[in-house]
Parts: sequence; structure tokens; C-alpha cells
Amino acid sequence: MSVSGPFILAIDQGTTSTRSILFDSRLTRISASQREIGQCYPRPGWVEHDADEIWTSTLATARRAVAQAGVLAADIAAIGITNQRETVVVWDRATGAPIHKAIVWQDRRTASVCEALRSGGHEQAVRDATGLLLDPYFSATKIAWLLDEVPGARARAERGELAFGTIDCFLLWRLTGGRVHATDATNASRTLLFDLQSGDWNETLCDLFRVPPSLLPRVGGNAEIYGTTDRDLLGAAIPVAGMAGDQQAALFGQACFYPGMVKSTYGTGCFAVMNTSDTPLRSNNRLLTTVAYRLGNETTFALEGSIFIAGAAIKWLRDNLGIVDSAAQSADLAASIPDNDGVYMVPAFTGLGAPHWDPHARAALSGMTLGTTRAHIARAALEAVAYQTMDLVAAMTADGAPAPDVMRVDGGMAANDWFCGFLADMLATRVDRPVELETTARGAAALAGLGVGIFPDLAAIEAISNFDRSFEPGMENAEREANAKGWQCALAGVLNN
Ligand SMILES: Nc1ncnc2c1ncn2[C@@H]1O[C@H](COP(=O)(O)OP(=O)(O)O)[C@@H](O)[C@H]1O
Ligand SMILES: O=P(O)(O)OC[C@H](O)CO
Repeated sequence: MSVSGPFILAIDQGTTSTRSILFDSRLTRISASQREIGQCYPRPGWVEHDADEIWTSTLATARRAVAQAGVLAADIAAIGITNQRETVVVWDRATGAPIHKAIVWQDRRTASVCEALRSGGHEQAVRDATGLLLDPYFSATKIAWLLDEVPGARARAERGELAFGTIDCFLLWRLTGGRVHATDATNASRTLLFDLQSGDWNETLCDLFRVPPSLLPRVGGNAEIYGTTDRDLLGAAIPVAGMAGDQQAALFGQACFYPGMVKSTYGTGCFAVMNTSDTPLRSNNRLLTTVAYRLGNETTFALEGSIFIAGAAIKWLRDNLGIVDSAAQSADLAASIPDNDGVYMVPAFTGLGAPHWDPHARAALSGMTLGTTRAHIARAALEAVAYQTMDLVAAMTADGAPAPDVMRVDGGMAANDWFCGFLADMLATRVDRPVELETTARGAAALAGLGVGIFPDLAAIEAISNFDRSFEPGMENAEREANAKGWQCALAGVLNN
């Protein structure tokens, strides 16, 4: 079948890999290329990436996706960038060279700085301004660490010689040959330096976190032309017309355009994000208030719950325990037993994220007997991801958000039918799965298409959303309640607070 343009190239730079996916103007995938990136763990709790490798993997996958499709670069109307969020790169404005490895969102090296700020009574003011918590997950304390620890960096920053960016911003800089230093509002809203009300950087926060404003990029919207790529890179000067953090891009790719619509993405971790309209909904239950998307001068906000381990628990079953040959096999094992027989896993392998935020919690398997088999363990791992999603949705509704009538799922683990069915049962809510599980890339392509006018409005994007399957809840209330009770007991066993 021959395909015709215009095309949109989505670059999805994630924690473990870089993907480039070419879409047509109906957001159907034409070609894709993926490359793993190296993970560097220099000390316990530290996680780094090589920013130059991130760049070369981006260029290589973009070129391969275009070549595979056999299309002309000139027929690519726009590029959309989406990325692992919070990860920090600081580079020299003159040479474009990073001054250090990128410090990844998972990195906990600044935990003591966050604790000191909390003890100093700063948490409420930070929360009010940014919608976030004082946690090393976010960018600001990582930037300060680089300025303090890389010799000469703070003085160079004060002289205006250095630039900071999250991965979107760094890739934009490289794609435009160092001509554009900008980020978008969703990525900015994850730094602890961005003020949700003013929609721009906040100088008081820059002072508190000791980040000189001269480092910071311009903050733009999610669908606008930021610049064009250097002609030599991909064979044409292509506008970069969409940028968004990966979870916000997935929300957009799932067409969650109305208040109360919610998606959860199941990759390495799980991120549930609910559209909460044009007013930020402040959480009393340790969820994050964040920018969903900014289109022109209009900002839509979201409530987000982040779970650090989802598909990673299944990967652990495969790689560390060897009890499944493939992630997909977990579904057959789970279905092979009638119930969990009281076996629960709390996958707190890297502490617990929302709504607990307990960095010291450790993973546990509980309730085992001599009758426990690998099927129970596999089932416990899948169930745990559904229970955690249930806790996030409960926190959202406790914050005043409407109880969702549908949960839209995506990411690698959403391919698991047994998991999707169990999730519907535990949420007592229909679960919809789209045809394109890479909704992050789809969202970036949709934003870029909006940025160059391929899509006149959100309705045009909504009209081409395709769902593969719906999962209806079927579990009796008593069974749901017994499962939830068993989970709460298992959870209580690992929490420290
Ligand atoms: N059929 C499946 N059942 C359960 N988990 C799965 C399945 N397929 C993939 N996964 C899990 O999903 C994750 C990969 O999803 P992906 O969206 O590519 O993640 P990421 O973008 O975070 O790297 C892996 O952790 C893998 O264990
Ligand atoms: O790269 P992912 O898909 O694991 O997503 C990472 C998140 O953006 C971190 O906040």
C-alpha cells in the first residue's frame, strides 16, 4: 500500500529507550524505530544518562523511521517531541556540550536537600506555587547539585555561559543547531521552579533552590512552532511544532480533552493523569497538580498519581526470578488459578510513589503457603499494579475529582488482557484500550499536527481516536472488597509512616 503525506514524526525519548514513530495525517503509524539507552548507576540511588547518547539515539531512530517508511523528508510537515520528564541536562551554550551526565528523574541523590527544605518549613509554599512536593524526583535540586559539584559550574552559570533543559529542551537545542532554547509548560511544571498561576518561572523559587534564572529556557505552549531542524540532520528543515512531557502527551494522545477524563500509562512505572479543566485542583492526598497542556494562552491542568513500578515488576519476574519466559506469559499464569489465595506483592522495589511517597519502603511478598506456586506470584505482581491504580483513583476522588466512568489505558503492559480485565474489576469501571498503545508518541504527533494546522482543533483529533477493546467490570462487590482489604494489609506491612 502506498502512503501519502503530510507525515508527522514523533520522537519519544523515554527512560529506557528512544523511539521515533512516523504517523500519517490520521495518526496511523507508518514506521517506527527504537534504540535502548544505557543506564548508569554510579552509586546506590543515583541514576544517570549520557545526554550525547540520548541525542545520537534520537537522530539514529528518526533517520531510520524516515528511511523505513521510504518517504521524503520534505513530506514531513512537523516533528513532535515527548520525553521522560524531570531529567536534568546542563550544557555549555557556546559548544552545546553537557557539563555532566544527565541526572535522571529516578535519582535520589538530593533527598537530604529536600529533607532540609522541608525541615526549614518551605514545603507548603513550594506546594502552593508549583503543585508538587519536596521530593528529589523533580528537577530543581538536581540542577543545584550540578552547579555545586561540577568544578566552576556555578560561576559559569552566573556569567550566563550555561543552559539548563529537560530532555525536550536539550533535543530542541540540538535539532535546531543551538538556535532555540525553549521548553514547554508541561515539562516546566515538573521542575519545582514553575509557578502554576503565572504560567512562568518563579524567581522566589529560583532563589530558594539556588538556580540562576539565566540558565532557564523560554516556556512555550504544547502546539506551536518552536523552530526548524537543521537541514543536514534529516534532509529538510522540519518545524518542531509540538512538545510535551510523556505522561501529558499520553493524556493528549488518548484524547482526554474534557474535565474528569483520565488515562493510566503502564510502562516501567504507571502514571495516572486526570484532566481537571482550566483551574488547578490542589490535592490534599499527596497527588501532583500539574499542567496537562497549554494551547495558545489557555492552560488545562491535571491531577497526577505516579507509581514507580508497574511493568518493571513483570520484568523482575522474568529477569530475576525466571518464573515467566515473557512478560505476556504472566497473563496465562494469572488466569490458571481461580483466585490469589491470599498472596499479595507490594512492588516497592524503589520505595513507593503516590499517594504514599515513602522512599524507604521495600518490596514484599506476603500470604504464601506451601501451596503457593509461580502462578500466584505472577498473579500477585499483576494484581498489585491494579490495586495501586485503585489507590490513585481513590485519592483523586477524595480530592474532589469526579469518579471516572472510564479508564483509558496504554503502555506496554496494557497489552495484557488479564490485567486490563482485573483493573476494570477493581476500579468497578470500564477500561478502554486504544488501537495504538504508543499513545505517548501519538500525543506528540497530535500536538505537532495541531501546531502546523494539520488538525484545526481538538475535535479533529478526537474524531480519529480508535479503540481496540473495552473491558467491563464483572466482579462481585464482596470479592472486590476482600481483595482490596488483603492489599491494604500487605501495604501496611511495608510502609514506614
Ligand atoms: N503482556 C504484558 N504483560 C505484562 N507486562 C508487560 C507485557 N508486555 C510488556 N510488559 C511490561 O511493560 C513494560 C514495557 O512497556 P513500555 O511501554 O515499553 O515501557 P517504557 O516506555 O517505560 O520502557 C516492561 O516493563 C514489561 O515488563
Ligand atoms: O520514560 P517513562 O515512560 O518511564 O516516563 C518517565 C516519566 O516521565 C517520569 O516522570
